[in-house]
Amino acid sequence: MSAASSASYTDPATKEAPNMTDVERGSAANSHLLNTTVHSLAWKGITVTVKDRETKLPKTIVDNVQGIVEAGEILALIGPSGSGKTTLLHHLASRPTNALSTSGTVLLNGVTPPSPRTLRSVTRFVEQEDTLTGALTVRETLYFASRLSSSSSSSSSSDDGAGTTSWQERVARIEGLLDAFGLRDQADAVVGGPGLRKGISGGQKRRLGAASQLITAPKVLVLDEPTSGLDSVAGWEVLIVVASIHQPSTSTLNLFDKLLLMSHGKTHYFGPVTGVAAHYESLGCRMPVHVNPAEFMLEMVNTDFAQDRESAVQRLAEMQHAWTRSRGAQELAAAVAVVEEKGSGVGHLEVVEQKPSLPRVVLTLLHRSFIKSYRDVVVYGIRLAMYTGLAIMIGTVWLRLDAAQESIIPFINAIFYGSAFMSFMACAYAPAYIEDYMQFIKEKRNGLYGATAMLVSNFLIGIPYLFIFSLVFSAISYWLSNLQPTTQAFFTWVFWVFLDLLAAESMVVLLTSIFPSFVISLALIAFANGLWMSVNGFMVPPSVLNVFYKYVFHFWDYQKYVFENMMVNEFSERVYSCAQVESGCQCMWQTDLADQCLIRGQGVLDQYGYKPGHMGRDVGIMMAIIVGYRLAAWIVLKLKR
Ligand SMILES: Nc1ncnc2c1ncn2[C@@H]1O[C@H](COP(=O)(O)OP(=O)(O)OP(=O)(O)O)[C@@H](O)[C@H]1O
Repeated sequence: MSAASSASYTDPATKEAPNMTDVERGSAANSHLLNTTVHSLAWKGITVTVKDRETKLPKTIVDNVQGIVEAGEILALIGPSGSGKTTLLHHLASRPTNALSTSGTVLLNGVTPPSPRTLRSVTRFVEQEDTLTGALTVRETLYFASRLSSSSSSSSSSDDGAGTTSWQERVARIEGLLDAFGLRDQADAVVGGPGLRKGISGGQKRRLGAASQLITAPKVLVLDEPTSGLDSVAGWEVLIVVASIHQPSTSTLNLFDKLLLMSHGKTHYFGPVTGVAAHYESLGCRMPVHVNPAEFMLEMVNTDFAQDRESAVQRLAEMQHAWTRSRGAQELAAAVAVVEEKGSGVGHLEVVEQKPSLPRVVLTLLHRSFIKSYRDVVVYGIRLAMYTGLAIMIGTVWLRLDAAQESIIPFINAIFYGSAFMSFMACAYAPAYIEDYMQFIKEKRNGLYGATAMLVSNFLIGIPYLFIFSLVFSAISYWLSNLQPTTQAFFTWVFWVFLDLLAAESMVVLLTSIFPSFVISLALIAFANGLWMSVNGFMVPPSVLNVFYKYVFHFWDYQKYVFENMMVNEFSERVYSCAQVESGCQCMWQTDLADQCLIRGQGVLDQYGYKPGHMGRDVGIMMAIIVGYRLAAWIVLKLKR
């Protein structure tokens, strides 16, 4: 690995350069890469069975696979598409799969880890489709990965630089990784995404994905089809690296120490890269001199494009059988047995997790979300523009209504339309939340933090923005429409718009957590909003609403409380004039002020059964609904694997 560079560094948060020399930085950059804890990763008899999508019968997709990688080695997992590489990688990293059953043993230092957590805490997985936060720069991505993990694992004999990470160490690691992964020139470029400046390239994203895992100081790094950056990973001589790889070039293949060739879930070769030609030669298949060895191997084991598929499958089975009888297979079994024997005398690998505390993680996530919130217009910018537009539209359509009876129905409509539409447009939050959700799933799988930290930070970051939306929307539309023109009524209105948005966003978080797909969650949010609008009391007054909708939905419809309290805010203390006709006075609502040719606003409220004086109770119910949505989302996120 290259030593850390001398380029100046500024904290993404404070923009201050730390005071450290190049020498200090260099040693700090390397400290987390010293692996004196995990000497070997071995596995034997790994078999994974799934329920076949079509036949619904058990189907074995990884069959009795064995292997061993030692510290400083890098293993290539090669095989045709669908040969079981990703499934095996997930199993080795103790990550969730859709398996019906799994069997076999994974050994760390020759012993079975006491729990899957132990294996997870020393392993980091770089997925085929790695999720990154588009609004962050390359340097910030590394910085937050480091902050969230601290040094997430260390051994009891912690001489490997693990434990808590000092500021200097963190800086040095970031700088070292930027250089090692060739990302120095992009350090301050944003990752990119919809609504953002054009970001870094796909290959650079893959490298950043690997670097942001390496910064968390794993002992075992698992990469699913890295397209670039392997040479950087290969430089970390003390790690154990396992990477599935598709059609590597000869030079890429030479980066690997060992090779596991798979087809149809079975092993066809395991051993040094240099030994593969000899193995096939012993089977009577000579590898041509100027051929890419990977291409040759894949041709040997791929039956997908064979003209005579039956004989190709039979030939494949014979070759696989030949492997099981080969010297290579016996040597592999012996090597696994040796580490197992040695390991049994050593005892369990003790892993002490040094995770940051929950408040620290929440603060880090808040910091990350804050950067995203102002840099990525998809998060809040688009909604702010849309709510401003909506406010201007409402304010000018319902322009300067006076306190007369003809304005009463328009006022009611404005109250309903404004509150319902504000709530409806919370669906615009779904894309930004999906990105956070994907990031959460990745980070949860890597053991960085859980549902509590995710939801607390998500809730907190939304509060100021939703309040700004409420204020901007109300400041424009409320006064233009001439709703009850008192300061108290105005701020009561703002407060209810705010609660409306808070509840609507909580519902978006719940539904999108269940179905993290924009189209599905949009359909569900639209449906739910349609339902809440229908039963909130405006369309069908509560006194008329049929009992099913009244008792099943109406009482926990947050829009009911928003609509009711906005109505009370407008009508409970206001008086409206009746129409003057030839025959005298004509009032559309008969109240005790009819003899003065006036309508007391309470008369309008009586039609809906609304009374003032329940604000405290209704705020409490709104809070309960919001907390209910968040708790439900917490359960959903807890259950997600
Ligand atoms: N539920 C299932 N029913 C039927 N086949 C399944 C099921 N789940 C997985 N498979 C099959 O298991 C095989 C192994 O999948 P896996 O993703 O591990 O392969 P891979 O070698 O990583 O493929 P690729 O290189 O294309 O990523 C594939 O052929 C896949 O279609």
